[in-house]
Amino acid sequence: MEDKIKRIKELVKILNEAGKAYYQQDTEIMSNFEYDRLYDELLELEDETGMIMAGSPSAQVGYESLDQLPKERHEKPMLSLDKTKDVSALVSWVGNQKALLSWKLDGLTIVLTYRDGELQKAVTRGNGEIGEVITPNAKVFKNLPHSINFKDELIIRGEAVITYSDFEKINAEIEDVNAKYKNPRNLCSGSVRQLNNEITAKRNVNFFAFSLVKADDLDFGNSREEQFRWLKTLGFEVVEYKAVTAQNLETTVREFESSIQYNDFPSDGLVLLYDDMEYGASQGRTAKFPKDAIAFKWADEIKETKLLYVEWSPSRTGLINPIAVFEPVELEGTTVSRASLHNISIMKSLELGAGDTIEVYKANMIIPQVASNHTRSGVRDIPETCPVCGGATEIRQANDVQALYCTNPECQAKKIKSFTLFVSRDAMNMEGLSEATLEKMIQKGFIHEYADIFHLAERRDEIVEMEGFGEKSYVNLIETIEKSRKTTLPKLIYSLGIENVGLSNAKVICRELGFDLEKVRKATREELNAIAGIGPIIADTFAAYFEKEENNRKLDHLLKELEIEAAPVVSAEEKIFTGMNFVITGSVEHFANRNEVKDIIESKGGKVTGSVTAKTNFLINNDAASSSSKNKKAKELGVKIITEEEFVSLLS
Ligand SMILES: NC(=O)c1ccc[n+]([C@@H]2O[C@H](COP(=O)([O-])OP(=O)(O)OC[C@H]3O[C@@H](n4cnc5c(N)ncnc54)[C@H](O)[C@@H]3O)[C@@H](O)[C@H]2O)c1
Ligand SMILES: [Zn+2]
Repeated sequence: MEDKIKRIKELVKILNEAGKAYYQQDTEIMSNFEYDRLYDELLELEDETGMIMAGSPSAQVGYESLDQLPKERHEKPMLSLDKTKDVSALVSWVGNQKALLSWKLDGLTIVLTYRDGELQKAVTRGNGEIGEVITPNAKVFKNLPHSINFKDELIIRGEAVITYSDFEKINAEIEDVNAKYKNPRNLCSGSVRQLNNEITAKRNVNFFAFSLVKADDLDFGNSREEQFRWLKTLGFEVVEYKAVTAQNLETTVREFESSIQYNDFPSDGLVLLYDDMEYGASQGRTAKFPKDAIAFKWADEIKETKLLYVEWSPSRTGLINPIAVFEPVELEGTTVSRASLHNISIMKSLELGAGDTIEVYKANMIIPQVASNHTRSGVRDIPETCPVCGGATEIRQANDVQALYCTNPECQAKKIKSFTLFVSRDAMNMEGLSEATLEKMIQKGFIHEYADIFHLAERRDEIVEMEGFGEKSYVNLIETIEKSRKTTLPKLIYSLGIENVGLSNAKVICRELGFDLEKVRKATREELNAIAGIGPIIADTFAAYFEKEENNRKLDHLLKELEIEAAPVVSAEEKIFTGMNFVITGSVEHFANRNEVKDIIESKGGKVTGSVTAKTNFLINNDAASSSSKNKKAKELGVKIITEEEFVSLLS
């Protein structure tokens, strides 16, 4: 008995710490799987001993929230849901009733109040008694009606959620190292509970109604489904549901189950709700659960495997993510060999070391996770240097969570944008190297500097094994890379990503310095500043770039990979367009595109601008008859309109 009481106290402490991180800080210090397992252990012990500690998570819903946002008490407490993993328990629960089976959406629960047809108030669930007022944030949800065609008071509950695809995009872009999110639920909670709704607006939050709490004097024929239908007519999105009875309940559960992988909205199970409102109300409630609904949790498939090693994967924010790499296992129909461990605190709570026997599962049937560790050999070998750049790492602690960071501001993983520019169309033009692919390759340590991209063929075996890659995309990739070795000096200079130096500035500088790379990289601020169109700011960033030895070293490496096309030699007497201004509009036929025409004009001393002004000498347009605004303007100003053909004859 004493042991049991000791264990209860222990569990309450551990679970409350996890709950605090989960509900207050939008983070997790243990997996949901582990949390649910410990929670079930606590329930059993409480049952056996008849003892429930004050503050036991079995007696409270959610957790008190942080104090920045204004608070408000809910009119009706927002309870949790009783849960089962057993379909036959659902079948007996439903009895001879009709019920509605819907996704249990995994986001943040919100209560909305409309008065006079306007959204008055939005409050989060909080601890179930008191929530946070987030009205300005709800107003920027993607799919929420601000005004509705119903003037009396309307109160509804629903879930705010962010899709998996938006989660991945948004999380990758979050620069603040402490603000990374583990899953769509954390991101959604963090997004909805912002003090500044500009951030919420960028996060693509959706709202799905799942309960009508108040709309007096309306008769829904005692049916929840009728309520859902009515909410849709007001412009709300209602959670996807299906009407069921005991007969088709199991097959419907399986239908939901098999469509889960196509569902971009995160859900952590299903909810079954009696359609008959009076019957539902007659069932009453416990302190924690209403009895008119029950949640169904997926009985996660769980497999034992061996942890081979922990891979440390630096990201653009500096955070180095630990990833468990284990012997491959089949989970929910796919082969899985990797799972994010998220941070050092989670690794420590699992006492995870290479060689351990671990249990893995897919959270919400989607995201692979480590559930538990049988052998607990302990966390070792946290890298002291960043696997991408070799810079020093550092463990930082925020909100009780420890995570590893690369401290080197020049870390390539942080410079993903510069690699993206390098491969872009106007630069090295390597189609097929998306930002996501580049990021993966940088994380794997294939790419440290630009020149490494030309050596990816040496990584063939590893690349064809990469997620989303195969032999065919590998071959295509190498082909584009080979093609891109042939380039021009301005493109090369542009691709270096020197601040303020776009392709046209790069061209101007190269031309002025005779397409001589040595002159270009040694140009002084004065020389650069003297070039028409190059101001002191560009001159400064340009010169500063080439003053850095590191940059020159990397450029030299890169030059070994490239074949730079000979500079177009244009003598002074060939600069026939000096002082002339051209505008090009419409499509061209003799040339690949308008840029090619532009290059020719510029190489002969002319300028190309975007709009027709009094200073324009020629408007090149194959369709002089059209009533385009440029044609009109040219006619007004007496600017000569010439066809491509006429332009070509000008050249000779
Ligand atoms: N990892 C951790 O450290 C940690 C800590 C605390 C809690 N948790 C997780 O949280 C769970 C408990 O969460 P809870 O008590 O906040 O909620 P719950 O799991 O009891 O879910 C009930 C809530 O789901 C919402 N919901 C979503 N879709 C719905 C629908 N279609 N119909 C009706 N309701 C719908 C409602 O707000 C409802 O109140 C645990 O099982 C655990 O997995 C994890
Ligand atoms: Zn680094």
